[in-house]
Parts: sequence; C-alpha cells; structure tokens
Amino acid sequence: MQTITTIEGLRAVLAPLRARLKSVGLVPTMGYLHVGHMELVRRARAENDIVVASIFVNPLQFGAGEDLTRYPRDLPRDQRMLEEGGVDFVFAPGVSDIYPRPMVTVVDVPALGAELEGAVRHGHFSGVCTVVTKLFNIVGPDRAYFGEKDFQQLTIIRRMVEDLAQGVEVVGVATVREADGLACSSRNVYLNAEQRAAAVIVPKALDEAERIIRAGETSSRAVEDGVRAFIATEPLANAEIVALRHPETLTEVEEIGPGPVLLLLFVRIGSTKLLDNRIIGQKEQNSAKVA
Ligand SMILES: Nc1ncnc2c1ncn2[C@@H]1O[C@H](COP(=O)(O)OP(=O)(O)OP(=O)(O)O)[C@@H](O)[C@H]1O
Ligand SMILES: CC(C)(CO)[C@@H](O)C(=O)[O-]
Ligand code: BAL
Repeated sequence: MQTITTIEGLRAVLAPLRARLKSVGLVPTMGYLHVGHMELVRRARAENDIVVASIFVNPLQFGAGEDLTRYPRDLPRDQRMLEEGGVDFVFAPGVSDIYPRPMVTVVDVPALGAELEGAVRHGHFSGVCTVVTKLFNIVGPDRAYFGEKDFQQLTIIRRMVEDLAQGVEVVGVATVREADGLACSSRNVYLNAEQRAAAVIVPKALDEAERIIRAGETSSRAVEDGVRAFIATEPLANAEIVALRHPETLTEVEEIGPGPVLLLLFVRIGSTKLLDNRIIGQKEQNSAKVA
C-alpha cells in the first residue's frame, strides 16, 4: 500500500494502471475509520482491480460553529486499517492540496440539499458535492462507495452523478451497527458513557416507527409524531429531524400506501449529531448488518 498526499502524485500512479484497463473503486471518507467504513472498503475490494480510499476532512461542508477543528483524526491508525482491508492507495491530501485557492466554482443542489439535514446545516451538501466531484475528477473511479447511514447524502450524490453525467457507478452500502443497534459513526467518540447509553434510543425509534406502521397507521404525520414522542422519553435526546419520505426521491409522503417509505432521523445527544434511517414496508431492511 502507498499513501499519497498530492493530486499529481495520485494521478501519476493511477495513469499507467488505468492504461492497462484496470477498474478503480473509490471510498471517500473523512477518516477516523470504523467497521462501517471497512464495509465500504470490503465491497470496493471485491468489485474492483484497484481500490483508492480518500481521507479528507472537508472544510467546505462544515458550517461556522461546527466541529471541523475537533473532528477526530488518526491517520496512522487509518492507514493500518486500510492496509489490512487491501486498499491499494490512500489519498490523504491537505486542505491546500484540494483548495489551493478559494473556490469560485461549486456544485450546488439547491432543492434536495436545502431540506432535512441541509436545513439544519446550511451549505453542507454543496460542500459535499463539490469535494466529491473534485475527488471523482482526481481519481477517475469506475465505482464509488457511500454508506446508507448518510441516506440524504447518498441520494444527492446519485442525483448529482446523473444530472452531471459524471460516469461513476454509485454503490450504496448498508449501515453497519454496534451490538446494541447504534449505527457506527466517527462522531460516536464524542459521546460520554451516559450519552452513549442514551443513544440507543435512535435505532429503537426506527423499531417504534416500524411497529406503528405495521399496526396500520397510514398518516405520516401521526407516525412522525409517535416517533418524536418516543424519542422524547430519553431526556438526553433531541430529535431535530423525524421525517417519512419517498425512499428514492426523498419527497414528502402524506399517506402511507402499500409501497416502502423511508424514515429519516437526525437526533442530537448533547452537541453530537446522530443520523439513522430505515426503509419500512419491504421485506429486506437496509440496516441489517451488525458489527
Ligand atoms: N455505520 C456505517 N455503515 C456503513 N457506512 C458508513 C457508516 N458510517 C459511515 N459510513 C459511510 O462512510 C463514508 C464516510 O463517512 P464519514 O467519514 O463521514 O464517517 P461517519 O462515521 O459517517 O462520520 P460522521 O460521524 O462524521 O458522520 C460515508 O459514505 C458514510 O455514509
Ligand atoms: C462523502 C464525504 C467523504 C465528502 O467529504 C463525507 O461527506 C462523508 O464522509 O460522508
Ligand atoms: N458523514 C457525513 C459527513 C459530515 O457529517 O460532514
């Protein structure tokens, strides 16, 4: 495995390999890796000749007052994990490599990117789309791997790739969970013991939504209210987003019909944001894998 910190360096090693018609899989991350990231790596390793994992805490997707400076980082540990996972190239650029000058060009997703998590984190999805586009342009992957835990992000990236004909196959990977059901996330390290115990309310709220729907409730509003009330039973949890949406378009659903619906949750415990989601109403769930 090689670690490369410059755009030119990465292009130089990939060009001759690409010339030999090797397929390239890209796993974009912000580092501080966990088993969820490693599931993306495992899929990429299984489906491509060459696997590139990027580690870049992207300032463009953090708003003022967010955790950019304290975001957890441990490059040596990440490198060891990626080497064990069979990654060929770790791309770990500095901010000045990706943004040598202030950007005057960005990729924006005005409608989809302004609601749900985008309504809480203004400009976040423009920052994500801009850096992902830049990573696609640098690496030139055939496939790129993203987690379903960040469901809105995955939906937006799929749409961006389609709208801009970026020619990358976007692969969504099921959420990997801790033993008690909490979705693995780099930010889970922010939780103290009491908050960590309280965080289990998030996956339990997905179960509660499923229970309410399976009991016959067809009003989205009633399901959302029921889930909010359930989350409110945990005093440390603050439900910022509880939304039933169409699983492909993320459009609002008023009445729940026979087709699947997506429940999106954004819950804060202290200042830590926890995301989770579940598609309800289909046999296979999108969050079955346990770490
Ligand atoms: N538990 C998980 N299962 C599967 N994929 C995941 C999981 N957690 C993160 N990912 C995916 O890994 C990729 C990189 O995510 P990122 O580095 O932001 O990690 P994260 O754990 O989501 O961090 P954060 O706590 O900042 O949200 C994203 O595509 C994300 O959806
Ligand atoms: C896709 C991504 C690596 C872009 O910075 C980030 O949003 C993430 O880790 O999910
Ligand atoms: N995993 C999504 C990246 C972010 O929260 O900024």
